[in-house]
Parts: sequence; structure tokens; C-alpha cells
Amino acid sequence: MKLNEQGLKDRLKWEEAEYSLPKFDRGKVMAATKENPFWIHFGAGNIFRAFQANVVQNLLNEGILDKGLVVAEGFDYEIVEKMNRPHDDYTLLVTLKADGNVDKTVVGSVVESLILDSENEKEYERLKEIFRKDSLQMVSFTITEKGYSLVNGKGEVLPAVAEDLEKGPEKPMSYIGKVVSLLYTRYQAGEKPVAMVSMDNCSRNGDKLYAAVKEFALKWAEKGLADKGFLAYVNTKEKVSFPWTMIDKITPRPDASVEAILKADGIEGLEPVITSKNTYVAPFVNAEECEYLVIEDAFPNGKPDLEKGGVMFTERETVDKVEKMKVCTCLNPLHTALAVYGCLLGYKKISEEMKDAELTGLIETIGYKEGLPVVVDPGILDPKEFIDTVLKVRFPNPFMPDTPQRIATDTSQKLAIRYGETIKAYQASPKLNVKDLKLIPLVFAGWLRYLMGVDDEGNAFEISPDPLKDTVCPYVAGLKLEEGQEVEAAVGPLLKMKQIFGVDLYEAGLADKVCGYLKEMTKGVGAVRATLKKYVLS
Ligand SMILES: NC(=O)c1ccc[n+]([C@@H]2O[C@H](COP(=O)([O-])OP(=O)(O)OC[C@H]3O[C@@H](n4cnc5c(N)ncnc54)[C@H](O)[C@@H]3O)[C@@H](O)[C@H]2O)c1
Ligand SMILES: O=P(O)(O)OC[C@@H](O)[C@@H](O)[C@H](O)[C@H](O)CO
Repeated sequence: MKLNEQGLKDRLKWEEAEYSLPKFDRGKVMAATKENPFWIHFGAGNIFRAFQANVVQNLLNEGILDKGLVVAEGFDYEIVEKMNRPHDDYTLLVTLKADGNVDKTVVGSVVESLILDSENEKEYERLKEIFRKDSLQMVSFTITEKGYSLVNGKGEVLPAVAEDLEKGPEKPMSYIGKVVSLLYTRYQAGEKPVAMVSMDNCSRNGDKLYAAVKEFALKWAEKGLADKGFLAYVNTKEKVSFPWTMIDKITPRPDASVEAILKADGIEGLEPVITSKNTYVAPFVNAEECEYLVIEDAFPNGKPDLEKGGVMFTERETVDKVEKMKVCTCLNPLHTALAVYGCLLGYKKISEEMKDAELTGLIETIGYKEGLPVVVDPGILDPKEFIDTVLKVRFPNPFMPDTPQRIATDTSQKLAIRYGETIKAYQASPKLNVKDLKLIPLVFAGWLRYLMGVDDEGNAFEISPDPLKDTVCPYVAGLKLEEGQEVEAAVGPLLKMKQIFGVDLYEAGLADKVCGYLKEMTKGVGAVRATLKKYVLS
């Protein structure tokens, strides 16, 4: 059995092996999408294939939608070349339920995949054609938080961005430059309306996308490289909107245990690939069952009927609250704490960490005691219930192959949002005292200890990719696992960086605590465990 148009012709074989197959006429959907695309997504990674593509598949199956998705990849072309194309844009979605049941779905809702490369004339022209279409309602993104950044770790404008800002929309090389040049095409085609929807895990993600897009529109208009009206178009929410969103579905990298299940069913050619840009992809994706996608209802060209697929549309204030609830308190900070300590303590699976008394104690305190008091109830989801499910059902799910190493990726980009917002809320509160935060500083210290790249047994490990690796690692390079380290002299300047922690930890009065914990954790082999025991269980 092969995952492609030809291989899926023998439907019976797949159905006998208990795969849910697309129930719609894919040829018809493909033709309709080609003519009238309504949704193009940028970032052909795992979450898109497990979540958004499956929502559209369900709606196509029910006849609620009659057009599918177009996906574009502008960073890691290998994903499209090695996965989408050989498999005719099909993906196998394996849903790993907490009760051990496994759902296997052939997702066929993605009907066109394109490489976003201005030097690839044919595909770039097709992208322009899509952006000129009246039918286009939504342009969405899962390109990681760093994908929206126009500067490097030192705050310097990225070379490709600098060049694009100088040269204009003709042949851009940077990711956002390419996206903005396509938006310019839409402007030139008659200022057609569209929603530009970031679906990445960052606070006020719509504003992040807007800021990056606006920078190009502004510079190009100022330099006469684009019409002056383009900036007004980008700034007019009735023309171009940048809704805020909250997305939630734990989607680990494709795992060997899942590959084995599919292989046993007789499916060939499933081998995962780690691309040269470090994306972990396979013809299959594995994910949990639980999923939430909440989107600000701001769609100037109308919105697709996604509500019946479980997507929630609401006003901006609610998205903000629900997103803060998840990203700043009830899920992502707990994940990051498990990520850094998991790597230090030699764990390879999140569910295994959930059997560790110190680690569960750590995240329970960060979640319930330190985080929950500053969460504003969004109304549409209950924060206490949400965190209960995360801690009791989702993280401990033994069938989910999620790893601390995946979650530790780009930690420097995440600390400010995942913990800094809570610290700021304590600072702003007349009732709360920032000095009462005990275990959030322990995560910061844990991250610094993690950056040493030596685990609690004294063995070297590879730290996960991070755009600030070269900036932050030198601060801990001189530290050793022995008593009496000059910790504050080494990491003090780093603790002042608001860009990383969301606040200056000295100004917040937390730097001493972080340095104290780090000093204890560098005392020698086993000191990380001893420190956790001392502060988490006390
Ligand atoms: N995986 C999850 O559990 C999950 C859940 C909710 C939200 N998300 C969000 O989705 C994002 C992607 O997750 P994923 O599981 O698809 O990861 P992935 O590693 O499978 O794919 C990453 C995607 O981002 C692109 N990308 C990476 N660096 C980039 C850069 N510098 N510029 C532009 N594009 C870049 C890659 O090309 C790829 O398309 C996450 O960063 C997160 O914000 C993920
Ligand atoms: O995707 P990231 O890198 O922003 O964060 C890693 C995980 O915490 C994240 O992917 C969660 O699995 C996800 O946010 C769950 O909805």
C-alpha cells in the first residue's frame, strides 16, 4: 500500500486496515480549488497537516465545503519536495487517544502545494494568480514565532530583509518580503480584501504578523517601490485584517512507534526525514485528539464555514484571554518547564516525566499556584478545567510520543511570553507580590543550567536548535559542575534582557533567586535533582 493517488485506488485494502478515507470527489475539489481558492496556508509543517488540513477534510466529507486547501512552503522547500509531491499531497493522520485507541485517517484536503521562492517563476506566478483571486478569504501561517522576525538575535536587520526593503516587491528573498509582495499583487488587482491569519503560538500573533508586513509596506511606499496606497490598504481593516488566534493541539514530531503501526498495516515508503533546515517530517503525522482553534472574527472577504468543524470565531478580547490562558499559564509554560528539566534529567518522553514527583510538583505549582491567580477567565473555556485536563489527561497520555527535546526548541523565543506575562501581571497587581514567585525563577535557572549542554549525570547532550544559541550559550560557557561557581558574574547581564525574559529580572527582584538556584544546580552531579527536591517538595 502506497500513500498516493495510485495507491489509494484500492480503497478496500485501506478500509480493511481501518483507515478513514476522503469521502469527497478529490478531482472535483481540486478543480474547484484551482479556479477559486479560498484558503492558502504558509508553513507545510506537522501542525498544519494534523489540524487545519483535517478540519477541512471533515467539512469536505460532510459536503459543507466544496474546495480544499493550498499550502505554500517558503522556508524549508524540502518539505514539499520530499513529502507533499511524492505523496500527491496526501498525509496520514494518526490520532493517539488517551485511552490507547488509534484513529488512522488519510487526509486528502490539501490539493495543491507550492514553493514560495521568487526565483521559481512558474510557482511564484501561480501564487500571484491565487492572490489575485476574488475568492481568496484567508491566508494563514504556522511558521514558528521566529518566522515573523525581521532581525537577528543582536537586533540587526536580517540581510535578506535589508535587501528586500531596498529593492522592493519584484524579486524578494526574505520570507515576509515574499508574502508582502504577494499581498501587493492582490492590492494591484483591485485592492481586494483578505484576512492574514497567524496561527503560531505567540501572544497577539496577528499583531506580530501585521508589524512585519507593515514594515515592508511602509519602506516600499516611502522609497517609491510600491504605490503609496499600498500602505493604506495594509492599514485598513476592512481591506486587510490580521486576526488574533489561539491554536492548541499537541503534535509531536513523527515517531518511530507510529511508523511501526503503519508499516504493520502494509504501508510502504513511510521513512521520516530530518531536512537540512531541521524540520522533522514524514508521510504521516501523529497528534493527540484534543484540539482548539479560536480565531478573531475579522474577515473582510467573508469567512469559510469552519465553525461546523469545531473552529471558534469570537471577538478579539476573548481570543486574547483564551490565548493568554493557554500560552502564558495553562499549557505552554508547563511544557517548557518539562522540556528543560526533561533534557537535564535524561527523559525522552513527556508522559514519562509525568510520573516524576518533582516534575509534576513543579508544573502543578507553576500552573495552579503561580499562574492561575492572574488568568482572566475567557468565558468560552474554563481555565481550571483546561489545566486539569492538561495535567491529568493530555501530558500523561502514554501513547503520545512527545519529547522534551522538541519542546526545548527555540526556548529563548518563548520565555518572555510563557512566563514574562505572569511576572508582569504580578508586578501590576496591588494584591500579588512578585517575590512570591518561587518556581518560575527555578525554570529560568533550569534553562541556564540546560544551556551548559551537560545533564544531571554530567554527560554532554545536544541542546535543541535556537536562534539565540550563539548569543546565550557563551554566558554559561565558563560554568562547571563544582561548588562555589561565580554564577552571578557569568549570567547577570543575561538576566537583564527583557527580550528574553519579558522583564529585566533585576528590576523585577527575581535575579537573586535565579542565581541562587543556578548556583545550587551547578554544585555537581545530581545537583539538579537535589535542587528540585529542595524547592518543589518543600
Ligand atoms: N506542534 C505543535 O504541537 C503545535 C501546536 C500548536 C501550535 N503550533 C505552532 O505551529 C508552529 C509550527 O509547528 P509544527 O509542528 O508545524 O512544526 P514543524 O517543525 O513541523 O514545522 C515548522 C514550520 O515552520 C517553518 N519555519 C521554521 N522556521 C522558519 C523561519 N525561520 N521562517 C519561516 N518559516 C519557518 C518550517 O518551514 C515549517 O513549515 C509552532 O512553532 C507553533 O507556533 C505547534
Ligand atoms: O510549538 P512551539 O515550539 O511553540 O512549542 C512547543 C510546544 O509547547 C507546543 O508545540 C505545544 O505542543 C502546543 O502549543 C500545544 O498546543
